[in-house]
Amino acid sequence: MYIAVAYKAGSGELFKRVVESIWPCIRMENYINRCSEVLTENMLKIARNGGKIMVKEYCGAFTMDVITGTALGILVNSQHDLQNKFVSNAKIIFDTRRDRTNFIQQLLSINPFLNRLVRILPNLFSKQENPMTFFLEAIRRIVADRKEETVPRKQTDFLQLLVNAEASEDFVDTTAENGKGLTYDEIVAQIMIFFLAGYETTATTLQFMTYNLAVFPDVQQRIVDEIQEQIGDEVPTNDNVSKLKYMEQTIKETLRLFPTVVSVTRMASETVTIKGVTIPKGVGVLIPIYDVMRDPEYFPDPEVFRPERFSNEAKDEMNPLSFLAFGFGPRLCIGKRLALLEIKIAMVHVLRKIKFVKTQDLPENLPLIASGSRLVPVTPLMVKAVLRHTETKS
Ligand code: HEM
Repeated sequence: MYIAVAYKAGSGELFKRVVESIWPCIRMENYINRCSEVLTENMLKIARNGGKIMVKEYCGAFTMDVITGTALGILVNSQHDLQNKFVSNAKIIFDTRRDRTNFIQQLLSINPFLNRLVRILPNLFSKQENPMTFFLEAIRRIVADRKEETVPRKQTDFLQLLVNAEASEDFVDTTAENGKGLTYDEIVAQIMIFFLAGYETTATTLQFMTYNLAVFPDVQQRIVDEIQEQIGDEVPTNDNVSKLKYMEQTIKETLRLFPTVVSVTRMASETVTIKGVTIPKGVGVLIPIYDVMRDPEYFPDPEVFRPERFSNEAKDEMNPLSFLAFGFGPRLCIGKRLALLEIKIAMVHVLRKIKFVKTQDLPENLPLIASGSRLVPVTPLMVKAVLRHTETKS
């Protein structure tokens, strides 16, 4: 129900305005830098022993800390405690084995009697506490605590803008039930979808990017050189990371080959005929992002990893509708800028100190599975990390 509400409210102008107004309000980059330093320290502990990093574990804790800190203004500190409840519950939600249980539940739900039984006996299907319940309760507490605050915060975050929107006359959303702002359920739903979407997609992209850097050492070295040439030892910021053109091309090429969201859906708002195919009004359409981005008509030699496809010169030739990793149109991913910023800042910190190295057990043709609309490696990736420079003892 909450997700459905979020979807409905997400289409409103209000939601877009709330999120767009975050960017100038807060200096997220400081916070992302702090999280990136912890990520680097955690990876260094492994690199010092020449070990392998369970990339998703570390990157997941990193993106969880970034999204909870920037959107909700709370310190979850999951990077200091990888068993933290926020991360462990998020992991259960995105566990690919859970999809099979959900599939059985979906099948049973076709029959009205079994459907009622499934709802009454949810624990038959899961031995764990329902992770959605954990998040809903946590979010309700976070919203309640924020509403009780009497001293205004120095910086406005996503949560504060939503809380203000509940009562404020400034935000008029014609899609909201009372026509004046968001209902309490809509606020909870927005937060839920925002931080689950922000956590998983970015962590998985960082995982695929790390894999590509290990498998293509020349690309990794070119990015390291670019960081040195363009920003030297400066602290990464929103401004200076925009000079890292080759890094951006590599992120996009990673997303092209491994889009963490493999498909999106739309409903035809009117009857249209496209290339002889008529789509009647009200019919659902699935856009196969993964297949479009591996179609040789749009990307020659689609299986080849080639970041230069996204260089300025090549971009002019590209069909603007062919790169769909963040979707397209009015519902384009709202976290795109945050995701790109945090990936770049994290990579600057990590690559200054750590080199990712390919080992024999890291396959060149990565086995992938689509879990729902998500793309994940069949097994979580372990990548060897070594120190880029010899450390001197202080
Ligand atoms: C690499 C990281 C990410 C990828 C690949 C990604 C991808 C996507 C895609 C494909 C969509 C559907 C767009 C469409 O239907 O056209 C989407 C929607 C969305 N994303 Fe992301 N996303 C990422 C990061 C984030 C982050 C960091 C956040 C939160 C800050 C976020 C929040 C959302 C939300 C709330 C929506 C729904 C927007 C709407 O329906 O209006 N995403 N994302």
